[in-house]
Amino acid sequence: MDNPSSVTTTLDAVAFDVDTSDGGRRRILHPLTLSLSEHRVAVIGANGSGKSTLLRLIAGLVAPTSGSLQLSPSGVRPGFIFANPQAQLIMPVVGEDIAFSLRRSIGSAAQRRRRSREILDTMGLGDREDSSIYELSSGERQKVALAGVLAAEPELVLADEPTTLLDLRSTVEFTELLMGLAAPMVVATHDLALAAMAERVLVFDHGRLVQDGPPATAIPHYRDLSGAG
Ligand SMILES: Nc1ncnc2c1ncn2[C@@H]1O[C@H](COP(=O)(O)OP(=O)(O)OP(=O)(O)O)[C@@H](O)[C@H]1O
Repeated sequence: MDNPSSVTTTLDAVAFDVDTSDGGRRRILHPLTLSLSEHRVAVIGANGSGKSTLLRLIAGLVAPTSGSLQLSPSGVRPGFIFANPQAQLIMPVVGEDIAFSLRRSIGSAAQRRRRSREILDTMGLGDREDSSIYELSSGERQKVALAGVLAAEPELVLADEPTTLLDLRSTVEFTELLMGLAAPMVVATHDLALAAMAERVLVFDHGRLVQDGPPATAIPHYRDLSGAG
């Protein structure tokens, strides 16, 4: 991509632990030191390897147990896209949901409505403004969830397995939408075709970064690791 990112994410010895039911601690992410400034970064690895945890840390949804994490320039607004759009669709009607996501950034209801229409139009969902969320297909719901995130103009997009629930056609469409975004993006994914479009791919295994490089080297490494080479 020739669109350099203006956001740098710096992790300095960032680790993340959780409490276990027997009163102990479990290390989910081992100390990680990393600087990300590419426009498209993909995070791949087996189930439970720590991909979502990394994204949640970058988004500020959870705090590191130790180490420090910084987004630069300071005050960068991240937007988080979940695998399951149900996790972020709040209102029953498409236009209302987008407007709801703007409640903090735009004071006037009329302006929220205008901005909501604008974003739905650009995503080819202009005719869905008054549709019930429940009558949309999974692909349409995922697009509406993305529209809600984009309406707030995030300066860094964190996408957590955004194509997992989509069929082939919706995956292709949604991937195009994601890849066309102006904002830099870090995407955790099992979709290796999506990972192959990134400039940099991080491979995680059991909470450790085990490979970091271009798709041409990182993806084969992950295949070997999975015994699928
Ligand atoms: N808050 C938490 N409490 C307990 N366990 C957690 C918590 N957050 C993450 N984990 C555990 O940490 C491990 C890594 O989780 P994470 O969701 O980051 O993995 P992942 O690589 O995204 O997996 P998947 O591909 O299955 O989505 C998992 O075993 C998960 O159960």
